Amino acid sequence: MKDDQKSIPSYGLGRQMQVYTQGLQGQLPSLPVSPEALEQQAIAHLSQQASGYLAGMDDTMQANLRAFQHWSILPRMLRDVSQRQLSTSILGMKLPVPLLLAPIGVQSIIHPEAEVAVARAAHAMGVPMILSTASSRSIEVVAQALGETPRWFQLYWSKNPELNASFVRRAEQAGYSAIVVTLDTRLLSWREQDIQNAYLPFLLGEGLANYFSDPVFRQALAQPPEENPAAAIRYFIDIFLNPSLTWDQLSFLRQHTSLPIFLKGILHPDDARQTIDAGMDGIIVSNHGGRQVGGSRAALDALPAVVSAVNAQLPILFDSGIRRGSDILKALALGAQAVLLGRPYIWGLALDGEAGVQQVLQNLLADLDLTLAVSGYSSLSELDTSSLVNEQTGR
Ligand SMILES: Cc1cc2nc3c(=O)[nH]c(=O)nc-3n(C[C@H](O)[C@H](O)[C@H](O)COP(=O)(O)O)c2cc1C
Ligand SMILES: CCCCCCC(=O)C(=O)O
Repeated sequence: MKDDQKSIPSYGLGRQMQVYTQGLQGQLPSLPVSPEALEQQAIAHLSQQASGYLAGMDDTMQANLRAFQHWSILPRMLRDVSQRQLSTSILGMKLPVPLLLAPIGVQSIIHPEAEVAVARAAHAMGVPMILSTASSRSIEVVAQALGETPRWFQLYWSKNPELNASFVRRAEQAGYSAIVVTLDTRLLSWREQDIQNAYLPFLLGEGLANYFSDPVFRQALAQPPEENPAAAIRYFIDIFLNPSLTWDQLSFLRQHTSLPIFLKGILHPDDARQTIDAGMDGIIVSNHGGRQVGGSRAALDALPAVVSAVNAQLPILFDSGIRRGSDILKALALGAQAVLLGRPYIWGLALDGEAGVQQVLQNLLADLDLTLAVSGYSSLSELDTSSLVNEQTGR
């Protein structure tokens, strides 16, 4: 057996046989396997405020999920799929699977171990994690929990340029290997459930670990956050949103980091072209899981035009609606190099902390591996639009 084959973990058969064998002892998976049942159980488990915060605009979230039904996989037969290759490479960074954990802020409202539990699960599964600026544990603490697992840092570009530079510097020092700038959240949108619950976790000091631990942020305060948290939260509220941010300011970030920079939240092909013109390194096609622009185009429906506009000049990643292995296969076939998993890992976190996240990842990767195999593919590189049929056009 060749060396690179030895290192391929058998995600699919391994997990499948583990579950069936445990079944012989009368043991069932501790979490629901279907994402729909997992979501339902997690929502029932969480407080009204936390489950409201996880929500988005119903119509846009539904559109994200429905968009996957516009495409069907056209399986191929009698190909040797006994060895599968799930690894990929983005800008020379080797990813063991075409999946990263999406940046999701304020995880302390979901589980007391928050991002540390997620990082440990990511480490156990070898799945890279993208840490949010609005995390409940700091850049450094999460890096430690991740060990050698690849990590990227997601930047919310505040009104304080020195703070932005400091976040990026800290991320570099803690071994994060890319910066993701999220563009679609320069203001928080009208989030009906949060408004109904009159709930914004940041006002309670949740999700501010990176701010409170930052030397530039602390220097701007008369007293440290530990002594006067209310004043620190007020300063955060003053600076965290930046609706005046424009394309020309991206050069500031380029001057402050040598790490690759991905722009997250691109849906329009002209914005994709502008990403190239701005000298950025990659794109994440996303509508923020239907949490920002109500009535936005479904992210998957936006993907083909972005892929065509970019014309292979930059890597393209995708999120918003990834729930099953077949969703990942479809996004990759449409031109994404990797996908980000969002809410499903948070549902696992809500129900069983680190073990819950790990189980969600085990199931999803097994599903991906087996879906790839039964569709007739042994490697992600074999996927392209000919793997799919568009059910609206029949092509
Ligand atoms: C509760 C919650 C918090 C989020 N926080 C962030 C964040 O801090 N930064 C960011 O770039 N995206 C954030 N996102 C968006 C995710 O990165 C991702 O785009 C989205 O979850 C994908 O949609 P899906 O979960 O429906 O698949 C958040 C999403 C949720 C549900
Ligand atoms: C510092 C900006 C906070 C944005 C909120 C986190 C997020 O992306 C989301 O709730 O969605």
